[in-house]
Amino acid sequence: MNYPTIPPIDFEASAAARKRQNSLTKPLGSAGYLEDLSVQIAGMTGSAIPDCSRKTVILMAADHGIAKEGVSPYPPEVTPQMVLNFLHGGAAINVLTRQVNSAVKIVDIGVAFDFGEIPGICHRKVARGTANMLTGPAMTREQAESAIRVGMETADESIDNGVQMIATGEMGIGNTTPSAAITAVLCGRAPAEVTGRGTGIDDAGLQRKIRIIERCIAVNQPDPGDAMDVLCKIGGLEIAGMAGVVIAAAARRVPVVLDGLISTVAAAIAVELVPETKHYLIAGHLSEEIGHRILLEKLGLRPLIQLNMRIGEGTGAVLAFSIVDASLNLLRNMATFEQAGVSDKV
Ligand SMILES: O=C(O)c1ccc[n+]([C@@H]2O[C@H](COP(=O)([O-])O)[C@@H](O)[C@H]2O)c1
Ligand SMILES: Cc1cc2nc[nH]c2cc1C
Repeated sequence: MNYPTIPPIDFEASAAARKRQNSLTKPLGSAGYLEDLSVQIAGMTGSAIPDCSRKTVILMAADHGIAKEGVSPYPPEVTPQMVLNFLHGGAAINVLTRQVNSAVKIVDIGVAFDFGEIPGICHRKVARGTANMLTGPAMTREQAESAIRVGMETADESIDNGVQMIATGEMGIGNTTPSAAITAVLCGRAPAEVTGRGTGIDDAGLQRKIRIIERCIAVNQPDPGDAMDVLCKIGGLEIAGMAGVVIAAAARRVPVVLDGLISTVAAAIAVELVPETKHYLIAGHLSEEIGHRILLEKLGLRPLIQLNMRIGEGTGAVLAFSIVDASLNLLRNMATFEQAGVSDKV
């Protein structure tokens, strides 16, 4: 599989952004991490005063064969039902994208349901869900590669249409199970250390979920040094798709804001496949799902928000868009000491 070349970070642009931050009418460094964030985005975009006003969340929906094993308290039918809710504008992600003036793109990359002719959906189904990874690989290599390609093409389309910042979002009943499995393998942790309650499984269910993840890893023997092997064997179609989004966005200097555990797992796979993508990632929030903190630490990312959220859909990432806006608006719109006639002597 061929991946695009990722341009290096533009250190001239980031140095210019830092210089401008230091010239603005506030005590030196007083906007804290908001300053660092604007400097990072300048380096990513190659612009000293970045414009990331046009934003979208790309929400990938898919089903999971492992959901048959009762790893989620909700039935798999909720995946297509929630996709219809997204299309009708009634889900959390719709409310939050409206609030922050972001677009939302709903992609059926692997839902086990035929949506037919319905306005607003991107029909990019690679398979009707993954296979049950308890008895063999979740996906063939061809399926995983097709899903990555769908993600790359979807991001490219959005960027061609003027999008300057992308959030990754997902919907898929059961998807915290492959996400915890991938986190365990990539971080060299025991499943018990990285497996959470997902949509809210009870204590007995959590113990079963951990045992199932242990068996999935034992049955499939994913090679931790081969991200494509890990993705095929214990991954998901939406995880592969979001990895593709990260790769294509990074190739075009478009920053990617990550949501919770599943989004971050996809980014970790992207970084394993194409290491330079790492420089284009922003962690939107810290999810309640316990593996998320461990994975963010591995990626060296600091989440912008911590509100104990575990909705998914891209909600935490989209909420973090307002922090990004604050950071870039300060850089762009504040007066300098010279303009305002304020003394910068300390
Ligand atoms: O973003 C997260 O960290 C997150 C944490 C827990 C649950 N979710 C969402 O809940 C679904 C997966 O949960 P589960 O219990 O079915 O594996 C899926 O649709 C995700 O979007 C998302
Ligand atoms: C209702 C519901 C909404 C969701 N959004 C993301 N994952 C979800 C899972 C459920 C169950």
